[in-house]
Amino acid sequence: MTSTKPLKSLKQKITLAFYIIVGMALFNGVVAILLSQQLKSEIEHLVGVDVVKVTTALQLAKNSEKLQIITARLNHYDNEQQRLRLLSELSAQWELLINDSRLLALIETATVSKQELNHALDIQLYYLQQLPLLAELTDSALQANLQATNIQANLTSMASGFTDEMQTQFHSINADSERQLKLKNFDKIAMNINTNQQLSQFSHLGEHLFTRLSQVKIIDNLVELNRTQREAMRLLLNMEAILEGVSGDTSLYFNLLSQIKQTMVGEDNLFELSRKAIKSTHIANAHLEYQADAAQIVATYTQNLVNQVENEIQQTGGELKSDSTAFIILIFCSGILYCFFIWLTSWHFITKGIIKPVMATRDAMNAIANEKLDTHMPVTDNLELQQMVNSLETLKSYAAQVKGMAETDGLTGCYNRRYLDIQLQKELEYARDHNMPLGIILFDIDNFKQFNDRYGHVAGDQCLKNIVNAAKSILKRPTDMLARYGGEEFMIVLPSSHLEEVYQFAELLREKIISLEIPHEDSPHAGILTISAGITCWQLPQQLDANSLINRADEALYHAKLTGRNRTEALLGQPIRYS
Ligand SMILES: Nc1nc2c(ncn2[C@@H]2O[C@H](COP(=O)(O)OP(=O)(O)OP(=O)(O)O)[C@@H](O)[C@H]2O)c(=O)[nH]1
Repeated sequence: MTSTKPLKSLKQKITLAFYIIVGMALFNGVVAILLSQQLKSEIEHLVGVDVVKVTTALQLAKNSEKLQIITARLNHYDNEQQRLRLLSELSAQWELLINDSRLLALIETATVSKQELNHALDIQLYYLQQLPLLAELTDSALQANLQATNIQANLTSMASGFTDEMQTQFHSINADSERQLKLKNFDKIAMNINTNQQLSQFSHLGEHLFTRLSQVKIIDNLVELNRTQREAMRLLLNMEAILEGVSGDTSLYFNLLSQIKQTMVGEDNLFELSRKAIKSTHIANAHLEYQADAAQIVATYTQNLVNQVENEIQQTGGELKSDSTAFIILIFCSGILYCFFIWLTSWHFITKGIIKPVMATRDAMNAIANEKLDTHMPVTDNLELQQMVNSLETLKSYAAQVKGMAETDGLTGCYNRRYLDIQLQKELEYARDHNMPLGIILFDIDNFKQFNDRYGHVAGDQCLKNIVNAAKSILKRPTDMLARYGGEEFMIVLPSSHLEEVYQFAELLREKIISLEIPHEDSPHAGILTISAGITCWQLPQQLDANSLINRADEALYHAKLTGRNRTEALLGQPIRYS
C-alpha cells in the first residue's frame, strides 16, 4: 500500500529538523541576549548612574549641613579675622556644593529634574559670587575697627596722662595754697580755691569724656553712637568753656583738648570709623542672613533631592528585581518551549517520520521472513522508506511465490509432501497438547499404472487433478488438509476427528471419486476409476510420532489394496475392517 501524501526525502526531513532545532536555539539565544542586555543596561544604570547620583546627593546634603554650620558661626563671630576665615570656609563649601550640583545636573537624564538642578546651581553660584563683597565689607569693618582701636589706645594713654596731670595740678595748687596760708595771702588762696574748683569740674568732665569715648568700641548701633558722639562733643565744649575761665597757663589742657577733639571730629575720627565699621558689619550681617537663608534652602533642597534619588533607586531596584524575575521566567519558559519544540520536531521528523516507519518496515520484513505473507506493508511518506517498502512488496510477492512453490504440488495445486510433513507434526503436537483425536486418510488410485498405460500420462495427470478437485470439494473445515503424499498417493489430515468420522469421510471421498465416473477400462470395478483408502486415528494416551501414524495409515491402505481395492481400511493398533 502506498501513501497518498507526496513523498519526502529522509535527508530533506533530517535537514529540516536540524534547521528547526538550530533556528529555535538561535531564537532562544537571541531572546536571552536581548533580555540580558536589557538587564545589563538597568544594572549599569543602577550602579553607574543611580549609585553616583545618590552618593553625590548625600555628599551634597552633607556639604549643605556644613554650609549651615558655617553660616550659623558667621552670625556669632568673635572678631572680623575669624569672620574672614569663616567666609573663606564658606566660599570653599559653596564651591564643593556647586561641584556636586554640577555633577548631578550632568548625570541627570530627566528634563524636569535637570532644570531644577541647573536652577539650584544658578542660586548657589549667585551666593558664591556674593562672598567677595561680604569679605570686602568685613575687611572694611576690620580696618575701621583697627584704626578705631588705635585711636582708643591713644585716648587711653591720653586719659592716663590727663589723670596724672590733674593730680599733679591739684597737688601743686594745694601746696601753693598751704604756702599762701602761711603767708596769709588770702586772695591768692581764694584764687587757688576758684582754680581748684574749675579744674575739678574740668577733670570730672574729662574723666566722663574719656569714659564715653572708651565706650565707643562696644557700641554696635548708629543711634547710640550718634548720641555718644553728641554727648562727647558737649563734654568737650564744656571742658573748653571751663578752661577759658581758668587762670594761669592752660595751654597744656587746650592742647590736650585739641588732641581729643582731633579723635572726635577729624578725618577718620573715632566715631566715623566706628560708624563705618557698624555700617559694614550691618550690611555684611544682612548679606549673611541671606547666606543663612540660602544655606537653609539648599539644605532643604538637598534633603529632598536625597529622598528623590533614594526613591528613584528604590524604583530602579524594584524594576530591576521584577525585570530579573521576568527574565528568569522568560528564559525558563523559552527553555521549556525549546525543549517542547525539540521534542515535537524529534517526534514528528524522527520518531513519527523515520523511526516508526523504519520499525514498521522491519516488522514487515520479519513477518515476511517468518512466512507471514498476509502482513500489511507500512505506510510512509518518506521517499527512501517507500522505496524500501516497494522493494519489500516485490520480495513479499516473490516470497509468496516461493512459499507456494515450496508448499504446494505443482501439478494438482494441493499441498506437497514437504508441507504435509511439517503440518502433520504440528497437528500431532496440537492434538497431544489439547488431548484431541487426530485422523488421517491415505488414499491411492487403484491400478493407476494401467490407466497411464492405456490413456497416457497427460490423461493420468488430468485424472490426478480431477481427484484432487473432488477431494477438495468435500473438505469443509479450514483445518482439514489435503496433500499429495507421493506419485498417485494423497493424504487427508482431519484434526479433532475420531476414527468413525475419519472413516465416514474416507468413504464419502471414495464414493465421490466413483461418482466422477472416470473411465478406466482396466478397472475391475465397473470400468470406472476408484480409489482405496487406509485410515487411522491417534489419541492420547497413545505414544506415536508422525511417521508411525503414516505407517499405520499406509498399512491400512495396503490392507485395502490386498482385500480388493475400492475400499477403506482402518488400523488402530489392529486393522479394522468396516466393509
Ligand atoms: N500420469 C502420471 N502418472 C504417475 C504420476 N505419478 C506416478 N504415476 C504413475 O502411477 C503408477 C503407480 O503404479 P503402481 O505403484 O504400480 O500402482 P498401481 O498401478 O496403481 O497399482 P495399485 O496401486 O496396486 O492399485 C506408476 O505407473 C506411475 O508412473 C504422475 O504424476 N502422473
